[in-house]
Formats: sequence, structure tokens, C-alpha cells
Amino acid sequence: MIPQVLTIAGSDSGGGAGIQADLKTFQELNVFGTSVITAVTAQNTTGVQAVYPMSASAVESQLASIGNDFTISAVKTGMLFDHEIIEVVAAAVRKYGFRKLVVDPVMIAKGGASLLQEKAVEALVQKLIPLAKVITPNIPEAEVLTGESIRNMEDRLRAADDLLSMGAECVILKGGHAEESDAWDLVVRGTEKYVVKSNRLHTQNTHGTGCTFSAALTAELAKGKTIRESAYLAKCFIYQAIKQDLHIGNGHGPTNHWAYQESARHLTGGGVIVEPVVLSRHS
Ligand SMILES: Nc1ncnc2c1ncn2[C@@H]1O[C@H](COP(=O)(O)OP(=O)(O)O)[C@@H](O)[C@H]1O
Ligand SMILES: Cc1ncc(COP(=O)(O)OP(=O)(O)O)c(N)n1
Repeated sequence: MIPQVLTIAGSDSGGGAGIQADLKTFQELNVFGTSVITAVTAQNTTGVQAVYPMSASAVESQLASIGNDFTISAVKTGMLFDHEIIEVVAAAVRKYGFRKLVVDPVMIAKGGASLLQEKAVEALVQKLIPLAKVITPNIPEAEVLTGESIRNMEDRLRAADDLLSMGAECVILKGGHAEESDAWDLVVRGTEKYVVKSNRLHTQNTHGTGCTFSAALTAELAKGKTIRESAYLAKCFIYQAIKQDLHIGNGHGPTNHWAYQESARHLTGGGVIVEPVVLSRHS
């Protein structure tokens, strides 16, 4: 049976991030995508012009439609906007027995627009993160969640341990916002620690990288891959999506969701490697 997956996220009218990025990624990775919309954003490559959150009951009723019918193999969350939506989502994860939950703690869009109310961070930490198989913060999100600034590899390792203590099985601390010449993501699961890395690509067309990465991770987990395999494949997917950029719009353009199918699939990783954490190399 084809794996069925669910994204619980906001709509990006520009098609590069949110629900649209997730469904495109699911399609490319051969899983059947369903969606629960938490907010509608008026958004394009130059930024977010407006945010229209859904009511918690509208989210609850979409979750019931999915939970009562589909056999969901993995779920991801993106933009959740407020604490009421987070509470409804956490209750549904329990009620419908959604397994393999990937929490992408989306907070702020690249242009600076807030996609999560400040007072909802507590609900994310208390209610949703403890249910997660994997959480995928970027560096600024990890700083908000832990209350610590992150400047080097030691900070990242400490932040990942703090995040793990919130109850998720695994943390993937993404490195897109760092300044190293490589773009690498730190994966920590219990005592297992490694980095998944590629060279850093120089392009402004990186809108929706986090959504696309976490959707690819969710798709691979749904197919029964391990976290390590899924992190590697998701990184291969996003690497090609950034590398073969599309030049759409006038600002930060979307990534190319076709790219991986078109070429990288036939390469071994296309330049992505997994290696152990070595402080002197990654500090
Ligand atoms: N310029 C880049 N070159 C290569 N990979 C990148 C680049 N920017 C981001 N990535 C990768 O894209 C994924 C999303 O990372 P990040 O940009 O940190 O997330 P977010 O979109 O949530 O801010 C990660 O796997 C990261 O390593
Ligand atoms: C509706 C919606 N959800 C999430 C985001 C943020 O997506 P992300 O992948 O973190 O990409 P950037 O916004 O950083 O480009 C969004 N913008 N809209």
C-alpha cells in the first residue's frame, strides 16, 4: 500500500513553503499527501503580506476528517500559529494514534513575519515536542526554544541536548542559517551524534528550504526508513532543490521540487555526506 502522510501547516500562496511545499515534496517522493491547514498566508517571494489563522475548531475538524479515514504512516507539523491550534493538534496526535511525528517548529519567515505567536512557544514545548519522533529547528528557532545563543559546534551540541530533554526522540538542528562554507545539519538521538552535510550553495532562492527538508524527512520515515537514512535522503532532496533553482519571483525564490527526481536520484547523494561530529572540524 502506498504510504499516506499528513502535513499540518499554513498555506503559502506563493507556493514555495508551507502546505504547498510539503505536498509537492510528498508527491515527488511517492507518498500520498493529505493536509490540515492552520492558516492562510498572503505570501510571495518578497515576503508575507498577511496572515489569516484558522479557528482551532476548523483545524480540529480537518484532523478528524483525516484521522477517521486514512491510515497515516507519518505526520509533519509546520506553521501552527497559536497555542489553541497546538493543543488541538497534540490532542489529535494522541486520539488518532498518529505515529512518526516530525515537528518543524516554524516561527519566523525569512522576511521576518511571525508565523507563531510568542506565547505559543510554551505550548509547543509542553504539548507537542514530547510527542515528536524528530524535531527540526533551524538555529534561530533552537535559540528561542532553549533560551541560549548558538555560535559554534559546542553551542549546537548543548542546544541539541537541551532540546532532546524536552521529550523528542531525535533532534535535527539545521545549519542553513550558519556561516560555514558547508551547510550541515547536526543529528542527535540519545548518545548517537552525527552531521549530514553538503557544500553551501550561493543563491537567494531558498524560500521554503525548512518546509521542504522536513516534508522529505517525513516521506522517508513513512516508507519505513530509519531516521539516519531519512535525514540523508531529505538532505539530498533539499540540496538538489536549492542547487537547481528556478528563478521565480522578485525576491527569495522557491526551491525546485522537481530537481531530485530529475537528476540526483541517479547520483549517489550528489555531494551529501554523513560524518561523525568532530569538534575541531565543525566549530
Ligand atoms: N545555502 C544552502 N546551501 C545548501 N544547503 C542549504 C542552504 N541553506 C539551507 N540549506 C539546507 O536546507 C535545509 C533547511 O535549513 P534551514 O535553512 O536552516 O531551515 P529553515 O528554512 O527552517 O530556516 C537544511 O538541510 C540546510 O542544511
Ligand atoms: C505558510 C508558511 N509556512 C512556513 C514558512 C517558513 O518556511 P521555511 O521553510 O522556514 O522557509 P522561509 O520562510 O524561511 O523561506 C512560510 N514562509 N510560510
